Amino acid sequence: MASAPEPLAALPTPAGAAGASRLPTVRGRLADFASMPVHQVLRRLETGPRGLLEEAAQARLEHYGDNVITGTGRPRRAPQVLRALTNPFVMILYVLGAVSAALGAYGATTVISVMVLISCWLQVRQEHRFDRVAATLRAMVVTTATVVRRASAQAPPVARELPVDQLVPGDVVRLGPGDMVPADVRVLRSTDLRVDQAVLTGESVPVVKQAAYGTGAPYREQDGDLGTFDCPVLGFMGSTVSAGTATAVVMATGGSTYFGAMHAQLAPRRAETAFDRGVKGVSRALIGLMLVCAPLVFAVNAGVHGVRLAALWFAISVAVGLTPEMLPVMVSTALARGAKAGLRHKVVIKRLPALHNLGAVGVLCMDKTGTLTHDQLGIECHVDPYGRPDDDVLRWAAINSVGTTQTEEAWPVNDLDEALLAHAEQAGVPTEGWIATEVVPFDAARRSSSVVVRHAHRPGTETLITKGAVEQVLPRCTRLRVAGDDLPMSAAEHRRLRELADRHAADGVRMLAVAIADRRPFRPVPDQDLTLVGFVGFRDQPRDSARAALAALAERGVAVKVLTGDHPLVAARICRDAGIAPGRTVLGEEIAGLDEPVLSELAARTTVFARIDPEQKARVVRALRASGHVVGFLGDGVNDAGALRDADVGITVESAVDIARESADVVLLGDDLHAVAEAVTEGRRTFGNIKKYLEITISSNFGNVLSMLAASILLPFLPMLPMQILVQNLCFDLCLLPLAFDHVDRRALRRPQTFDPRRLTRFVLLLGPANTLADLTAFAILLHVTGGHPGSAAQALFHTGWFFENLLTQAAAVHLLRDRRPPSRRNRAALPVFAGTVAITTVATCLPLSPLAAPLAMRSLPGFCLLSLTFVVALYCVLISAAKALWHRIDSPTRR
Ligand SMILES: Nc1ncnc2c1ncn2[C@@H]1O[C@H](COP(=O)(O)OP(=O)(O)OP(=O)(O)O)[C@@H](O)[C@H]1O
Repeated sequence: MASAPEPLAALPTPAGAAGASRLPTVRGRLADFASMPVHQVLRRLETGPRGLLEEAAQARLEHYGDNVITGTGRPRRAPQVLRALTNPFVMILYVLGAVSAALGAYGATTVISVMVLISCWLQVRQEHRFDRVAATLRAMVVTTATVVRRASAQAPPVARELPVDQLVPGDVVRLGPGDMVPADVRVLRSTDLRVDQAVLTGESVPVVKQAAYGTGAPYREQDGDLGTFDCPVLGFMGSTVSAGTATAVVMATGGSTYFGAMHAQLAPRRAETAFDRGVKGVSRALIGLMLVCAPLVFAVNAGVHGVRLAALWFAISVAVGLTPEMLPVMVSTALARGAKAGLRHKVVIKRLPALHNLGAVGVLCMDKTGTLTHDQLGIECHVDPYGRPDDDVLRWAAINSVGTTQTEEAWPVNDLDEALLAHAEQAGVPTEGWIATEVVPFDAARRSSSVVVRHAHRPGTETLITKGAVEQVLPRCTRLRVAGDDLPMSAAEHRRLRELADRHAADGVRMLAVAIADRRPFRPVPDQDLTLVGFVGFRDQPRDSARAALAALAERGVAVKVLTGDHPLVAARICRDAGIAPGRTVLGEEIAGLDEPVLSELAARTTVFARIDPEQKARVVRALRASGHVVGFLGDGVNDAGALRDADVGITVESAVDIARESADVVLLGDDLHAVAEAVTEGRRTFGNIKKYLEITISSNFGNVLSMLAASILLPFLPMLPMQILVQNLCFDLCLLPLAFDHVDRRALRRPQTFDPRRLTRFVLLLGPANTLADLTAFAILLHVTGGHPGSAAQALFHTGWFFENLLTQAAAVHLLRDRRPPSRRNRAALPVFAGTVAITTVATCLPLSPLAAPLAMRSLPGFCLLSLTFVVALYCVLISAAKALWHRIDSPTRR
C-alpha cells in the first residue's frame, strides 16, 4: 500500500489560504529549481526521467490535491448567497424597506422583506443551477496531458493521456504543439520549443524554452515576474506550446503554481462580454429611471397636495415597483435553459454568457482544415518535378513524417503526417531503418517541417529532408531530381514548377513540396541549397454537413469568412464546393503591412484569406470587431488559438487540440457543422426572451409611473396604497419570470440579436403611454363609480379597481408584446408563460374576495365596475396592438 508521502523539501506544500503572500514563495522556489542541473531537480522531486510509479502518484494526489486553481472547481453556496444579498437591486430594496420601517409603515416593510427573500432565494437557486449546468458542460470537455508513469518499479514507462487535474508534482509530461502547459514544469528535453505565455505576461510573441541550463536568458530573481517568465528552463501553467516538443517534469500543481498564486492575489474576473455590458447598461438605466421618477412622483404629490407622509410612502412604493430585482434571476434562468437546449444539438456552451454573443454573431470566421473539411486527408498523388507518378517522393515524404514522429514528445501526430504514414504503409513503400538525429517539427508560421535522418545500415551519411508549402520550399531548392539525376534549377524551371503545383491546387489538391540534401554527420547544413524530389498532393474531404450548414448560417444573416493557412487556389476550390462564393482571395502577405482601419475595411469585403499565419488570423478577427461586427471564430488547430481567444465567441470541435478547446467558449460535440447554426439560433432565442422581459417590464412600469404622476395631479387621494403597489409589483415580477422558457418569433431568429439600449428606450416611450391611456380611462370610470368621493370606502373601491385593471393589462401585455405577430394558435405562448398570466389574472380577480382583502384595504368590485374595467382592458389590447404595429413599421429592420 502506498504510504502518504513525506512532504518533500523541494515540493510545495498544498496551497493554503494565504494566496496573497504566496507569490514570493513561489518565485523563490522556481529560482531554486531553475538554478539546479536536471538530475538534481529530479532528485529533489523524488522522481526520474521514466516517470513516477502509479502508486506514488496516487499518494501524492491525495496529499497535494487536484491540479486545479482554487475558484475554478465546484460552485459553492456561501459566495452565491453573499452575491444575491449584495446585488445592487436588493440593496435598493433594503434602503426602501428601512425608510418604510423608520416611517412606521411596517406592512410595507414586511412586503419589501418578502420581495427581498423571494428574489434572493430565486437568485441563489438559479445561480446554483446555472453554475451546475456550466460545471457539467465544462466537465464534458476534459483537457488531458500526456504523462509518463510506471505500473511498478520493474515495468517500462508508459505514456498515456490523463485528465490535467490528476497531475502531481514529480510527474513527467510530454508537450507538443497546441498543448496547454498543465502545471509549472522544468524542461528536461526539448526540440525547437516555443511557448505562448500571453495569459501570464500579455506578450503574444512566443518565448523559446529549452532544457539546457545556462543557455538563453538566465533566471534572475531580482527581475521579478519578467525574469521568471523569461527563464528558458521553466514552463508555466496557463501557457501553451505554440511550436516544438518537450519532455518536462512537474514542479508544482494547482494553487501552488505561479498562475495559482497570481489567481489568488489578483482574483481575476472573467473579462466583461458585450452581454455583461448590455445587462449592466440596462440595469443602470433602470436604476436611473427609478431615481428620477420616484422623487418626481413625490414632488408632484407634495406640490399639489402639500407634503404628506402618505405621499412619501407612495413614492417609495413607486421606487420599489421600478426596481428590476428579478432581472439577474431572469438572465441566469434564460442562459441555463439555452445552454441545456444547446446540448440537444450536441453543442457545449462552456461559458454561458457566450450564448448571447452567439446570438449576436453577424460574421463567422472559420479555418478550413478540420472545419469545412474533415481532418482525415486523402493522398491524391506523389509526383516527380515533371508531374509523373514517383514512389520515391512518397518515400522521402514518409521518412520525414517518421522522423517527425520519432521524437518522444511528438504526439499526437499531425494529420498530414498521419495520412502520409498510412498511405506509405498501404502502398508498401519502405520507411524502416531510418533514425532521426534532428527534428524541426511543423509549425504554421514556417509552413514546413525538416528532419535529419540516418539509415541504420549506412551510418556514414545523413540526409536532410524538408517538406512543406510549395512557396516555402521551392525558393530553398537549387536542383531538381529527375530519374535519379540531379539537374540545376533555372528560374524558368522554378516558374514551371509553381504552375504545376497551382494547377493541382486549383483542383482542390494541396501540394506539398519534398526536398532533400546530403550532409555529413556533425556538419550542420542550413535548410537550403536543397534538391527538389517532387510533390505529394493531398485532398481534403469536405464535410458532408458543410454546405447545408453554411446555407443555414446565411439564412440566419451570418456572413461566413474563411481564414486558412492553405494555398489560395485550394481554399477557393474548397469554398466553392461548400457553396461559398470566394471572390478575390487575399493573401497573408498582403495584410502584413496594413494598419487597422484599412484591414477592417478589407476584411469586411473579403470572404477568403489564404496563406495566413496564426497571428494574422487573430488580426483579421480583431479588425472586424473594431469595425463594429460581432465576430465568431470556428477553428480546431493550434494556429487558431489566438483568433479563438480574440473573437467575441470562439467555437471549436471536440477533436480540436487542447489550446483550441481551452480558448473556445463553445465546443461542438458531434461531426455535424449544422450544430453551429442551431447554436446561433439558441443564442438568439435566449436573448430574444431576455429582451422580451425587458421590453414588457420596462414599458409597463414606465406607463404606470406616468399614470401615477397624472393621478397625483388629478386626484385628491392616492390612486393606490403603497402596500397594494408592492403586492402588485411582486405578482407582476413573478408572472414575467417564465418568459425565460417562452417560444421566440421565427423572424427574430433570422437576424443577429444585439443589445441596443436606444432602441429599448424608443420602444418604452412609444408603448408605455398605451398603458397610461388605459389607466386614465380606468380612473375616469372609477371616479364615476365612486362619485369622486374621498371617503375611505370609495377610495378602497378606487384602489381595488385600479389594482384589478392594472394587473389584467399587464397580463395582456405579456401576450401581446411577446411576439411581433398578434396572438394566435400558431404563435401561442409557452405553457409556463400562460400559467404565469393565468395566475396573476386569478390574483387580480380573487384577492379582493379573499381574507387578505381587509389587511390590504381592498373591497369587492360591483358587477358594473368589473364589466367596465374589463372593457378598459379590451381597449388597452386594441391600443397596445396598434402601438405595436406602428412600432414594427417605424423600427428599421437594420436596427433589429
Ligand atoms: N505536417 C506538415 N509538414 C509540412 N508541411 C505542412 C504540414 N502541415 C501543413 N503543412 C503546410 O503548411 C501549410 C499551412 O498549414 P496550416 O496547418 O497552417 O493550415 P491548413 O491546415 O492548410 O489550413 P487551416 O488554416 O484551414 O487549418 C499547409 O497548407 C501545408 O502546405
